[in-house]
Amino acid sequence: MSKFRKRMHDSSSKSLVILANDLDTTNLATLEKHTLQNIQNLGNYLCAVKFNFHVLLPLGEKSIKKINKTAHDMGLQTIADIKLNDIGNTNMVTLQRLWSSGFDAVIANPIMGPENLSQLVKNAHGNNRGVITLVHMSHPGAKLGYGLRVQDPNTGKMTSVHELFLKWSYSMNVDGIVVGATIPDLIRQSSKKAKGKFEIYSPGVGTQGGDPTDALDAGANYLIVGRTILNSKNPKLEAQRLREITLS
Ligand SMILES: O=c1ccn([C@@H]2O[C@H](COP(=O)(O)O)[C@@H](O)[C@H]2O)c(=O)[nH]1
Repeated sequence: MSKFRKRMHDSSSKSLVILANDLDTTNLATLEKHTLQNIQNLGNYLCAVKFNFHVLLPLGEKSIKKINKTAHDMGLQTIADIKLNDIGNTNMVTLQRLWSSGFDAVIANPIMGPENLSQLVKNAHGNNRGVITLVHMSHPGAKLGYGLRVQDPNTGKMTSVHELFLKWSYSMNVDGIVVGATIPDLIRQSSKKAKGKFEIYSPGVGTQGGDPTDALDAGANYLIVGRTILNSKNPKLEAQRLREITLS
């Protein structure tokens, strides 16, 4: 088991909820303050915190380092959700920046191809970090891309994009895959193929319509939740409620 998977596993005894810290202010001071508050107030109900581009851009490296340190001090892992997908050289430079800012893992898009994905995983594991790949996203339009029929370049057989992404993710030894909580049947199929080699990360719970219990019963290992917690009248209670569902 990679060091990142082990750290996630250790944090998971507390909760299987990953907060998507999707704050929408662009004011650096407010963004940093609210992010630190989220980590401190909700940290006991989480195993990790995920950050999107729209939060990382206004924050900048100094704030990100402070936020990652605060999360680590609370026993939380941090994930950069940049859906990385580029040429090898750009991917490597990006990883270097992410690791030096203190992130534990990156979310990447397998459309970059298996060779680049393999390079990504080698770099991450060499730095005790992790790679989580998109296998099938959670939003309504996702199936138009991930469900496309394509020819597997290795076997020549027809398959779907998400099946191919799952196969590449498996064979390139990634640490986790993203499958939307909105498609529990696909979580179930992916879970059968995971065979303990990686974990399933499921976004799309609550606001996007996915049911946390259905996703977990289907085999999701972690739930990624943003607005259902952040926009709730009492985010602490909501995070606690979700944590209890994941641990029941
Ligand atoms: O397929 C995907 C991949 C990533 N996301 C991200 O997860 C959170 C979900 O936020 P909610 O507010 O709970 O809907 C968000 O950061 C997305 O960028 C996803 O939703 N689906």
